Amino acid sequence: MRAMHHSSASTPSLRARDGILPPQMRMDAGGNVRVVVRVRAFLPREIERGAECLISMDPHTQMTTLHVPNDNDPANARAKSRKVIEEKSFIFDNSFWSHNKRDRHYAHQEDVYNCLGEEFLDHNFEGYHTCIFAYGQTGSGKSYTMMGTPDQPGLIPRTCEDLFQRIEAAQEETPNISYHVRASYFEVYNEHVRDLLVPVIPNQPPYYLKIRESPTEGPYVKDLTEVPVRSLNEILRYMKAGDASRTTASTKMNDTSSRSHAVFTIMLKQIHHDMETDETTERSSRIRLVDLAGSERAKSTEATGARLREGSNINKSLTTLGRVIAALADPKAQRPGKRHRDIVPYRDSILTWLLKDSLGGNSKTAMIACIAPSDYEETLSTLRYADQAKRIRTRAVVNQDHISTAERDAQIAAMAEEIRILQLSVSDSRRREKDAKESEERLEEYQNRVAAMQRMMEERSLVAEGKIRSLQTENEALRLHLKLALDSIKNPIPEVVVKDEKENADKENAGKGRDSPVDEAYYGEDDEYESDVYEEKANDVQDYMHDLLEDLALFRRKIGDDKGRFLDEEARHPFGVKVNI
Ligand SMILES: Nc1ncnc2c1ncn2[C@@H]1O[C@H](COP(=O)(O)OP(=O)(O)OP(=O)(O)O)[C@@H](O)[C@H]1O
Repeated sequence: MRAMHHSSASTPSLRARDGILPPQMRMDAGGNVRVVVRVRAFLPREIERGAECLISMDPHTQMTTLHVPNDNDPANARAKSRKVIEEKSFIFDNSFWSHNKRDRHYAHQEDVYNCLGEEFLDHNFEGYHTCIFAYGQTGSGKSYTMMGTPDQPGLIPRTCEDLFQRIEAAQEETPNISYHVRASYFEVYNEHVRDLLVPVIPNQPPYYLKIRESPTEGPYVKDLTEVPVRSLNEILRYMKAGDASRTTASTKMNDTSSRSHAVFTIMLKQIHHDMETDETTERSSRIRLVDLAGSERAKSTEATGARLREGSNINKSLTTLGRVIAALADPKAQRPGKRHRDIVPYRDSILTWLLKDSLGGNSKTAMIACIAPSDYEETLSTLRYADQAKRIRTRAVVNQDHISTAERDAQIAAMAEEIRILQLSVSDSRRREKDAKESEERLEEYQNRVAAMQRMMEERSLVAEGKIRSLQTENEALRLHLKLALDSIKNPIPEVVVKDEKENADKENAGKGRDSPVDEAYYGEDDEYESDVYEEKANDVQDYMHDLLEDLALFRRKIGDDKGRFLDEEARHPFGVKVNI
C-alpha cells in the first residue's frame, strides 16, 4: 500500500533545488491554488482597428487593473451597452506584463518559467503532484504561454529541459538514485478523450478512450499511451508528434484547436537505494500541464442556450470547470465532510472529472489567466474566474514509499501468483463465454495487474542499475585513492623546514661539514632503510586494495547477473500491455 508522508526535506539524496524563491512564495502542503495573470501584446488586427490597451499592472503590488474602454473601439460596443461599466482591480500572486517589450517590467517566457515553472518542478522533485493550467479567451496567449514557439519556448518545453538537466546533474552527484520519466498527451474534444501519442490513421474514425476511476489513484484514462522518455530530445519529439496529431485531427473534423483541451502529463519517479540498509525509497510525482480551450466559446454557447446538444457539448468541460471552481472556492466546500465534497460537480464533464485531483485534491495547482489587452467583457470574465480560483485550497502530500529489497521480491512473487490465477479465470470465463461483461472485467483487472507487475520489474532493474552506478563510483574513488596512496608512499613529500629551524639546521650542518638537510633526506644512509619500509607498506596497501577491488568486481557481476535475469524474465513475458494513468 502507498504510504503518504509529508516532505522529508532531510532525505539528502532526494531533494529539490532549494532556496530559489523566498519562503513566502512557496506553497505549504495544503496551499491555495496559485493564480497568475498575463496580458499579451496587440495582434496586427488589433493595431489596425486602433484598439486601446485597457490593462495596467503594478509590479510592486501585483495588481491588475481593467480600465473602462473609450467609445472608439467597436469591439467593446457590447460592453458599453451594459448598465454598469467600471474600472476593476484584482490582486494576483503574479501579474505578468507581456504587452510592451520596451517596458522595464516586460515578462518574457523565461520570466514566467522562472517565477512559476521552476518552483513547481521543485515540488515535483520533493514528491508532490502539480498541475498548471492556462485559462482565457481564444487568442489570449494560452498556447504561447504553455507551448510557445521554437524561438520562444513556453512553460512545457522549459519544464522538460529543466527536468532533464536536473536529472543529469543529480545523477553525477548521487549515482544511487535512479530517475524514471514517462509522458502522455491527450486531448478532450467534444466530451471525448483522444490519445495524441497514437498516430491518426487517415480515413479512419478517431479512436476515443474511456475514463475509469480507481479507489487509490482517482480518475484515469484507460489504455492511454504512456511512453518512457530518457532525454529532452525524446520528450520534445513526442510533444511535437502529439501537437501534429492534434492539428490533423482538428482539420479532419473541420474544427479549430481552440475547441479542445490538451493535457500533457509527465510522471517522474525517483528511486533511491540505500546500500547499507538495502532499502529503497521511491518518490512519484505527476506534472500536469494543461492548455484549455478558448473560454468565450463556452460562454456564447451558454448565452444562446438553444444550440444543438452536440454544440453545447463542445465546451461542456469549460462551463463545468467554471462551476467546479465556483463550488471549490465556496467556503462550505473547504469544510471537511462528505456532504460538502459532494456538491462539487466534477463528474459533469470529462475534463473536470479527469482533473478532479488537480483541482481539489492531492496536487499543487496553478492557474495562468491569459488576457487580451483590449477586450473589456472577456477580460473581466477571465479575471473574475481567476479571482475565484485564488480561494481554492488543495491538499497536496508527498507521494513516497519505503520498501526493502526482500519486500519488493515478495510483492513481485505474490503478484505473479495473482496474475496466474487471474489468467486461469480469464481463459475459463472465455471458454464458457457465458457472461461477456464478467469476462471483460476480469481481463481488464488482469491487464492492470500485469502492467503493475511490469512496472515493479522495471523498478527492480532501476534499483540494480543504481547499485551498479554507485559501485562504479566507489570503485573509481578507491582506484584514485590507491594511486595517490602509492604515489605518496613511493615519493614522500620532503619535510618542510620553517625558516628559523632551517637556519639552525644549516648552522649545525655547517658544523658537521655536510651540504644541506634536503640532501640528507634524499640521499642519507638511513634513507635506504626508510625506503624499504615504504616499499613494503606500499605493497601491503596495494594487496589490500586489490582484494577490495576484486570483492567489488564480484559484487558488480552478481548485480549484473541479477539484472540480466530480470530482463530475461521480462523478455519471456512480453506483456505489451498499455498502462493507465
Ligand atoms: N506574450 C506574448 N508575446 C508575443 N506574442 C504573443 C504572446 N501571447 C500570445 N501571443 C501571440 O498571440 C496569438 C494568439 O496566441 P495563442 O495562440 O497562444 O492564443 P490561445 O489563447 O492559445 O488561443 P486559442 O484558444 O485559440 O488556442 C499568437 O499569434 C501568439 O503568437
